Amino acid sequence: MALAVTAPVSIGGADRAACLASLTLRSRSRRFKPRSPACTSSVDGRASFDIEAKNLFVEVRGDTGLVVPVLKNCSIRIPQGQLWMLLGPNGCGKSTLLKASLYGLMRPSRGQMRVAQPKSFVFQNPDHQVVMPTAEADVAFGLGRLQLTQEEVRDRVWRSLKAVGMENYLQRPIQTLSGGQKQRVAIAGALAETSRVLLLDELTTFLDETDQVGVLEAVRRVVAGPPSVTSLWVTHRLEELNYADGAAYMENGRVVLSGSVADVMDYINLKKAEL
Ligand SMILES: Nc1ncnc2c1ncn2[C@@H]1O[C@H](COP(=O)(O)OP(=O)(O)OP(=O)(O)O)[C@@H](O)[C@H]1O
Repeated sequence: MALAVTAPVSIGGADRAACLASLTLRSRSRRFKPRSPACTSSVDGRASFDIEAKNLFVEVRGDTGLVVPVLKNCSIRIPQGQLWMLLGPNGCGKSTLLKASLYGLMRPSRGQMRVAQPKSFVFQNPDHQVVMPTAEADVAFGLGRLQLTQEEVRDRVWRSLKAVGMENYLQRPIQTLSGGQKQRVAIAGALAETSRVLLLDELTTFLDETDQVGVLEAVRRVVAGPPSVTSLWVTHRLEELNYADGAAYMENGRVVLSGSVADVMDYINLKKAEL
C-alpha cells in the first residue's frame, strides 16, 4: 500500500488497521511509561516545547562551490521534558537539523529555530568530546568559565556523574573507559553545565549492546530529572525507539511524520513493505 506523506501527519483509521497485519517490527516491552508525545506541561495548560523548528531552510556550499539545500521547509516540535528519536534514511538531513539547533554549528538561511537554553550537543564519537585525563576532570572542564567555588564544582561533577551512573569512576583514566562509559561522561559534562536540552547524534554507533543499553538508560534517567531535560536523539536503530516518548521521521530535508513511537514504527514498516 502506498502512503503519500507530504506534511507532518499521524497514520490512523483504516490505513493503520489495514497495515498493522503486515508489520514485522513490534515494540519490545518498555521499561518505562512514555509520556504522551502531545503532552502539555506548562502551568497555563498550553503545550510547552523546548525545541521548535518552523519552516526551516539550511543550505551548505558543496565541493563544487554551488549552494546545496539540505533542510527544506523543515518543522518539528519537541515537548518539554521528553526524549524524542529522529530517524530517516542516510543523507536526509537529521544531523543537519540537530546542528541547526545549535546556532554556530549550522545557521539556517530561512525559518525559525527556537531551543531552550542552556543546550548541549553530544557527538557520535565520544573521543571527539571527552578530552581530559579523568572522568572528574572532563566533567569539570566546562565549568571553568563559571564563577563556582571548588566545592560547587566538585558537587556538580559528582551529581552529574551520578545521574548517568558513573559516580564510581571519578578518578578513572579516560582511556580505560568503554565507549559507552565515555558517552556517559560526555552526557554528564552537559548536565554539569545545567543543560536543559540535550542534542544527541547517534550516540550508540560504536557501542556494543551492553553499552548501548547503559547509555539509553542513562539518558532516560537524565530526561526524567529532576530537573527534567528535553532531548532529541538521532538514530538508525529501531530498537532505541523503545526508550522514546515520541519520534519524528525525516525524508529529503524535512520532517514528514512526527508523533507517537507507534505511528513512526508503523510508517517505517510500511516503507519496508513497499520495497
Ligand atoms: N558542510 C556540508 N557540505 C556539503 N554537504 C553537506 C554538508 N553538511 C551536510 N551536507 C549534505 O547534506 C545532506 C544531509 O546530511 P546530514 O549529515 O544532515 O544527513 P543525515 O540524515 O544525518 O545522514 P546520516 O544518516 O548518513 O548520518 C547530505 O547529503 C550531506 O552530504
